[in-house]
Amino acid sequence: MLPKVNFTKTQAYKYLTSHFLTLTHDHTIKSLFENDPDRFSKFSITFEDILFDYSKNLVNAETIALLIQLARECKLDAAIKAMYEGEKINETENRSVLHIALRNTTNTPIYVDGKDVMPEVNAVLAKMEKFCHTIISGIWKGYTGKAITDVVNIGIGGSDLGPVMVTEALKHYKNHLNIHFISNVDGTQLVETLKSLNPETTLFLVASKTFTTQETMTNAHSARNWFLENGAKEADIAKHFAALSTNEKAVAAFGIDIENMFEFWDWVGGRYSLWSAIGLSIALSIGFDHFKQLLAGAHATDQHFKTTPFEENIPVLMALCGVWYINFFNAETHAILPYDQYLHRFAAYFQQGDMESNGKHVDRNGEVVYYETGPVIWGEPGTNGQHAFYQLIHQGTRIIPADFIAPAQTLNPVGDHHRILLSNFFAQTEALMNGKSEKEVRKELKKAGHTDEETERLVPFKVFEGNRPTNSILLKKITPHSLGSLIALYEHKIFVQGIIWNIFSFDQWGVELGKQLAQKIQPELKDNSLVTSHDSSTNGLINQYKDWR
Ligand SMILES: O=P(O)(O)OC[C@H]1O[C@@H](O)[C@H](O)[C@@H](O)[C@@H]1O
Repeated sequence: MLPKVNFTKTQAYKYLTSHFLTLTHDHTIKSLFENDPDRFSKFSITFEDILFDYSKNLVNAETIALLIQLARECKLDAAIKAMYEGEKINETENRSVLHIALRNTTNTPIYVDGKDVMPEVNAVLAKMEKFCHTIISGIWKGYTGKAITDVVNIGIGGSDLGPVMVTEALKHYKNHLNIHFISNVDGTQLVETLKSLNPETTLFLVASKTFTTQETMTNAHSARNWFLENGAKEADIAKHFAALSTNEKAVAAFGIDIENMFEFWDWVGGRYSLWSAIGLSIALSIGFDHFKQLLAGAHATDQHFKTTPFEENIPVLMALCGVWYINFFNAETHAILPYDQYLHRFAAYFQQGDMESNGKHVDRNGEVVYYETGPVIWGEPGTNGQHAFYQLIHQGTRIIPADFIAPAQTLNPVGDHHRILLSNFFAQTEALMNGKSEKEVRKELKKAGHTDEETERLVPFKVFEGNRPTNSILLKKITPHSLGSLIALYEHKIFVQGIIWNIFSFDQWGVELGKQLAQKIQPELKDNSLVTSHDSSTNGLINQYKDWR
């Protein structure tokens, strides 16, 4: 059982409330640097090939000490122990939360209901490895004797976003196989994807934890129809369809050979499942050795999170700074801004990871909370974002804490590109912190030849308040290992915040209502009869749709 502490009732929260007033009244981030030449070394941590710099936050040593006290009063240490020991901390679904077991490369036993899960985890990994070898080497033949050239992952949510994000992030390491993803039930994605494919050389991976998700099952059935309508027979399905799921019965009912099923377990949350059989498309894309490195990188973070004192613990500090902004500064969103094109789906991935985990308004006692919980997560790769939405981060009315992520080494050295990219990465966090004062603006305008009158007119628009907080995460290089570590840092950050906010981070009841209503509406769309069973807006929309279709 997880501890159930209301963090707003702790001593630390009380202290933080008064500390907030003194700190924000007396300091800016800029002044904190001016007053402490060692600030960077005090507020940054190097872990393997990742430098986490949180010095450009509106925090001082007292803030961090109080936030850590808050974590202690919320019994974070007991919660971490409970997760790592396989306790059923997903209490509303009565499940353990063990994505850490999927990448437990040191193989220490982890027990669920008294049974070590590691033999099963290793057996599936071995099966995946063998499968990857036969597909990548071309030993596996399609129904006309040709090797597989294209792999299509059919899944949605956690059965899509992780594989999409990681295959994109590690594109540099990919082999000859073309990997495609179909997630949306909009037939457009299916049709556009299948257009270029040959059934003789295509392998479909039907990825669904439950194997009941409507979008995925609809897409999987249509893919099977396409396969059978283009020359293949029922008996050929075994050579072209595999399933990644926890639901053996439903896989068999769909007609996929159980031999081609890669299993995982109910203690793997969908949005934490890229490390499981759901990662098969990743392993096929980059090869199994690289997939193992991804797991090893995540395992390194798991060890860091489990064993490092909170003061030096990166996910704990990421989480606590987030709590600081959300619950004391009323920040509503958090931006993830990777200065790396390969990470272009990173923010999208953690939209599900974070928002489906911590988008909750009921605490672990079943009470409605009166404080803010999970932030809106958003972001795009820099420098594209700079030319689109950074205006609001620099000069808007809201506080937007942001993570800037960049690799020191590029995987694609071309001319001066990487130097230009990284100079922007460094410049942005500096600009967000320092801003530009009236005095500086005046001087600049005068130097540019503006009259006194013009200068005074323009000054207010050109001032940057600064004092906008950021984290910088500098990686040596994007590798399967470092990416695994990075993803796991964010996963554990989400866990810590869920503990502080006293919410259950591993269920997702909020996605059910829309699904239920869609099931109800679906039969109403069959014929052209007038619909009157809903509110006037929903009726009006449905009836107009019927009129226009
Ligand atoms: O893998 P499945 O069972 O098809 O589920 C896909 C997604 O379904 C959504 O409804 C859930 O909110 C996600 O958490 C999940 O990842």
